[in-house]
Amino acid sequence: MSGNTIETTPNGERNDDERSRGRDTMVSIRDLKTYYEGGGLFDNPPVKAVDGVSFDIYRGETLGLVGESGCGKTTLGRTLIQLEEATGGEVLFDDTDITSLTGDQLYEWRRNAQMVFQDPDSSLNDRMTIGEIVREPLDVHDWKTPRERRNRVKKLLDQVGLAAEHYFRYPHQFSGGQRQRIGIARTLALNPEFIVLDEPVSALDVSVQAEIINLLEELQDELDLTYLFIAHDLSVVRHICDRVAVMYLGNIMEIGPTEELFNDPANPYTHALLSAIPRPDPTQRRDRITLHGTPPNPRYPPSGCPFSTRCPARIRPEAYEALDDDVWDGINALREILRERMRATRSVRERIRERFDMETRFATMDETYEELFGGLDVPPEAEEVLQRVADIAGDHDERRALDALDEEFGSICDGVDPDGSDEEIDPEYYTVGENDRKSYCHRHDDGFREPAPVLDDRH
Ligand SMILES: Nc1ncnc2c1ncn2[C@@H]1O[C@H](COP(=O)(O)OP(=O)(O)OP(=O)(O)O)[C@@H](O)[C@H]1O
Repeated sequence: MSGNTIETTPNGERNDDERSRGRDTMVSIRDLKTYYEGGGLFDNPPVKAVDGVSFDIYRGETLGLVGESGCGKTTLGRTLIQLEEATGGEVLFDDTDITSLTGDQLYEWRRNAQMVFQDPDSSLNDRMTIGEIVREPLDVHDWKTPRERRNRVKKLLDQVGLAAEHYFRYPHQFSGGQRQRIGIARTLALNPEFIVLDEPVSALDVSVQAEIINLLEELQDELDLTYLFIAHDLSVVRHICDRVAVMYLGNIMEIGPTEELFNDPANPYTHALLSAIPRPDPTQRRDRITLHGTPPNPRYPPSGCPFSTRCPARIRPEAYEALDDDVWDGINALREILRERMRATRSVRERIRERFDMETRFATMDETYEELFGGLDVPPEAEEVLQRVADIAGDHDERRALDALDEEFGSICDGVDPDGSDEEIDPEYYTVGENDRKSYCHRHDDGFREPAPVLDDRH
């Protein structure tokens, strides 16, 4: 699409345009990484839960964070309020990098940013009274006098729709919705400006969810709060969020105003995620996009675009543009199988069986090949390469097999430089839509077709 601008981050330096729209940035996240170290008996690589994300959160907004289970939403939320230590990058709150705060400074700063958890049951101590639970952050921060703390707790209980006489009751005497109200009161105790809401209503009955959502919206207005709202339920996100960030395998794939993003998704992953929502209008054209397989293991993310291994709009090399979709599905599946085999550790038993030329689960490439491509119309030049790849993999050299596969069928989406260099190519963030929306996908570049028409053609 012509006219798109490229930026290396979804929110680069703020420009005059944004300032004139009156957006006041509260949190600036720059190339943030949170890795969990390998551990275990083997020297495993780290889990790249958050793998270089950059975006801004504006004062007073609700920014939704959506994506499949395990894509790093909770880790990102926890890192923003320093419950998790960042491995790299910056989190600037009003220009202070909070990832570098320690000791007293970190302790003082913690008042500003709090988190509401999904499961009110596990976040409330059943042996403490409601009063003690809500008062605890005030006690820890030695806030004013004990009498003033008690009064503050009563006011907080009132603010979240509970009563002062609940002060001496215990969590088990309350319903799930009321317990979440208690959690919210505790979160508000120190007057934070920024709250991470991690699936705050997912554990509640549908009838109670709306009440809690309304309460969160009222509190936001009353107390000028800024929310990062982590959620699975896209209809709740559409209702409550001003903007949405879509996350996949530790990366932000698209970020922008909620309605625009829901009505006109740009990134192939956003298309896939939204296509799974049942539509009220059955005449709507686009079918549900089925994603094959599961997201890759975040210890071993693919090179290039994180979504490349499952992307339904993946860029194909020119020579194979006309190749049948089923053959492409087979090639993608073969790539996944090789990646899996590459990182699987052979057991002693497997090694002994291999030694004696016995059948092992690592020596069934012919069967796999037959399963993937048997009965399909594979053109001879592609068949020759695929057969060679299967032979190399049959000799347990998965790395070389993968290289051979990528050399023939790989594209810029896999990080392959079209100019032939060895450098790994990642997508850029492109401006899409009308309102400063950003999408992380090569297809927005002038040289390629946009994702939407490609998805129409392929589905
Ligand atoms: N303490 C930890 N140690 C090691 N790995 C972890 C830890 N916490 C999370 N992970 C891994 O990091 C990745 C991201 O997890 P995270 O909980 O942030 O994802 P999520 O999108 O919030 O998932 P969900 O929606 O299921 O809560 C997952 O692969 C997870 O297994």
